[in-house]
Amino acid sequence: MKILVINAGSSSLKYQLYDMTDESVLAKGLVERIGMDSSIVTHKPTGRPDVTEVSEILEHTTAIRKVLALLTDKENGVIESVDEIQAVGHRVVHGGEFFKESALVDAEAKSKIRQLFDLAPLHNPASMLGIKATEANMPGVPQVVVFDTAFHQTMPETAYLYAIPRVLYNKYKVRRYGMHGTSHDFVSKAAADFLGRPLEDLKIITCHIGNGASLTAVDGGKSVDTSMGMTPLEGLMMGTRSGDLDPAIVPYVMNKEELTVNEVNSMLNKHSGLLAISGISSDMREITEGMEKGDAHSKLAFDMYEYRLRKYIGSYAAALNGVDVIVFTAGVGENSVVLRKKVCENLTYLGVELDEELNAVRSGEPRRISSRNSKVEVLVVPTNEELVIARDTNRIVQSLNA
Ligand SMILES: Nc1ncnc2c1ncn2[C@@H]1O[C@H](COP(=O)(O)OP(=O)(O)O)[C@@H](O)[C@H]1O
Ligand SMILES: CC(=O)OP(=O)(O)O
Ligand SMILES: [Mg+2]
Repeated sequence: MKILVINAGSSSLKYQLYDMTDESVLAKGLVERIGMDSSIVTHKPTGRPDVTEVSEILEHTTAIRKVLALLTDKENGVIESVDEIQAVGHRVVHGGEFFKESALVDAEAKSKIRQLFDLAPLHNPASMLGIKATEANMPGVPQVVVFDTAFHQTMPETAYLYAIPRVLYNKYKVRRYGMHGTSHDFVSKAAADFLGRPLEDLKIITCHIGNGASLTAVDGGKSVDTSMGMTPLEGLMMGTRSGDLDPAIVPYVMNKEELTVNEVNSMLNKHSGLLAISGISSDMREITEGMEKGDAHSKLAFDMYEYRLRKYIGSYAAALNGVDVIVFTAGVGENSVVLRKKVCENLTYLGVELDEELNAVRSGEPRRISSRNSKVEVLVVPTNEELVIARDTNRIVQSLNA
């Protein structure tokens, strides 16, 4: 079975085409700047050179049409016809309390995803565009939705309620949901596999640090706390998001600067984090470069990012009453040798001992970076959210045919 995995953002669409007979990726790619003056399409057929095109793509239906054209292109394509794609899996960030697991797309699922637009205004409408665009271009092909929030539905009330009037939860479902669950789930299982130990016996802290960043306390395979909240803004300092702050700052700044709700949301989501503190970039590579060149603002941005990450690790060690394994994953977690070093140097009180040589190894495989004497196993585990989406899609679609 060939499965197309789609991760639609408001102005971008990432895709991967899987052949599930051996879980190989036939092609992947990215459409950026949808709806802007010139969109960029990058198509990567496995084992062949990348193809980059600049074109006018005004909305997601055209973006998917473009992706399907590239996948079936005579020169750069990987399949003869769109009919070979038997199912489509979508990443959806917010499943609210409706979805504890992945689901087949039907009228009811779509209605629930729509009801959650308010809770994830940046993410869920984009996913719906991806679903609609797939329906338009590939009518009748089964679609599956895989939610970032699903893995965290095991969190207890103690962790997911905010200490605000209960009526806000009852009326509007204001609570913590957490995101990146597909990744936290995948890397915690992969960590247990790597160590050859039963997941049920392990207390794991998974650090997914990419553009968006979150930590999860995984107890015996279940998420018991996670750093993102009702939206992906809570928790760690991120590329462009502030993470935790005193909520009283919001009305204060709105009042002083006469900002609208949208403006203050945009400030906290798009103009804060590493970008705001460094004044240079939201990209950890550029921050590290700036720091190495002696730029004080880049150093401060890096130090704040690391400090907050380390505080969260400490608080999750407390939440779990101990920690057996710390996992680093996603763009920054998998690649930033210097960030991992700095964090681990400050976790000696937990018995963490980093092996600097192992930490410097670059590889796409799960690996240990702690020394043999370390009381806590510290691992780097590359995440693969798309593979999880493809697997869930495969399982759900196969069960339809059974
Ligand atoms: N070699 C590297 N060193 C440090 N940071 C890196 C490196 N490579 C990638 N990154 C960081 O990873 C981030 C992207 O992470 P990723 O998980 O791909 O994000 P997303 O999936 O949210 O787009 C980039 O913003 C960049 O800061
Ligand atoms: C939920 C979230 O933050 O997603 P991303 O990391 O893809 O921005
Ligand atoms: Mg990501």
